[in-house]
Amino acid sequence: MTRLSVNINKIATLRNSRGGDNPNLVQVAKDCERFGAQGITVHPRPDERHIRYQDVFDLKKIVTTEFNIEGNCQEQKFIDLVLAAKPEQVTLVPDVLGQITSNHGWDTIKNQQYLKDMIQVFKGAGIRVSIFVDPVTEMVEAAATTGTDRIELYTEAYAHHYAENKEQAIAPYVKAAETAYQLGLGINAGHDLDLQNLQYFAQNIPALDEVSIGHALISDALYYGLENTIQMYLRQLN
Ligand SMILES: CC(=O)[C@@H](O)[C@H](O)COP(=O)(O)O
Ligand SMILES: NCC(=O)COP(=O)(O)O
Repeated sequence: MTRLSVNINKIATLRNSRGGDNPNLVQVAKDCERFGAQGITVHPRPDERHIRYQDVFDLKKIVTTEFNIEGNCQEQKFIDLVLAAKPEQVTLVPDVLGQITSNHGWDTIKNQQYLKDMIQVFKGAGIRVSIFVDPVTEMVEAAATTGTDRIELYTEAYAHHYAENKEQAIAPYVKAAETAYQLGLGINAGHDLDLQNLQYFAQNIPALDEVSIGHALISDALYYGLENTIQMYLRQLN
């Protein structure tokens, strides 16, 4: 079974645009769970342009499914935040400062020792670790030697090429997922997954543990409503 974790960054973006508390992030997270979401994902960035560090603590108190915090462990503030909040899962993403959104996976070969050390820190605190990687066999193989529990396959390239040639778009992901599975890694995926491309992805990656989806899902909710939209995404996965 593949779990759906709803990324609520965009709810925080909307809230912050007026400086008040509408929409209320905690209420939206509770409602996502009530509507069927099997996890809540947030990606606090150093400039707090959407998720604020305080949001993480507020959410930790109410999330009853899986709480997944994504972010850059090169920021000490992020490490402290995750260790204090103790989510079920942390997803380590190699963002650089000022990036509009995540746009690459870890080089798990170059950063091997660094990742080993960081993963140890989070696993030592009882937090499951996933690391964001491109669908490249060598990167997945090296990920397996870092001690990470899971990888998150960065799906932007798949989403981008899906419409023109879905067989070609999925091929590197099938290969990367097979490698990960054989090496005993759990498999998550995310970035630009949507109602058009999700089902085909899940059908072709049978060992897929979890997808985290934000931008498209929240955009769809403007038209279909949040409850319907979450149900529509869940139907793509099962
Ligand atoms: C890690 C990842 O794939 C990102 O998609 C992310 O969590 C979204 O971040 P933004 O909402 O800041 O674009
Ligand atoms: N890890 C990916 C994620 O949480 C959401 O990415 P997107 O759906 O906002 O592109």
